[in-house]
Amino acid sequence: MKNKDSIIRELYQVLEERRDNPIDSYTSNIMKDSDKKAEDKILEKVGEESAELIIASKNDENLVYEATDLIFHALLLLVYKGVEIDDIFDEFERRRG
Ligand SMILES: N=c1c2ncn([C@@H]3O[C@H](COP(=O)(O)OP(=O)(O)OP(=O)(O)O)[C@@H](O)[C@H]3O)c2ncn1[C@@H]1O[C@H](COP(=O)(O)O)[C@@H](O)[C@H]1O
Repeated sequence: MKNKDSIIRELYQVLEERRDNPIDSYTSNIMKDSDKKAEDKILEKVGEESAELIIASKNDENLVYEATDLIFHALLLLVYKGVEIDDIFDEFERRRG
């Protein structure tokens, strides 16, 4: 069975590809300025998904689904802002002490 731990790194690469070589897709389109600025569109989704996670937790319903949506949109923001994935892993590692 494929090791699932690499999925975040794989996803991150796909999102960088969508940013750098845009196609007609959700992630390419949200990372492009349109009637709204790309950053504002992404931040709006992060806000929405945060609220949805809070509701999911309080209702004990769809917790994993909503947490995944929030993590996904946080990763999208980081890709858009040009953060390297290893900077995120390094920060987690630093906190392990
Ligand atoms: N993991 C995801 C992922 N999670 C969520 N979403 C999209 O995020 C959007 C917003 O999520 P919502 O929960 O708000 O969904 P919604 O209720 O349909 O949207 P609204 O009605 O609220 O606007 C939806 O269109 C989802 O499809 C994702 N879109 C893409 N990915 C990954 O990103 C890769 C690149 O995506 P594309 O750009 O579509 O090729 C894909 O291969 C996937 O691995």
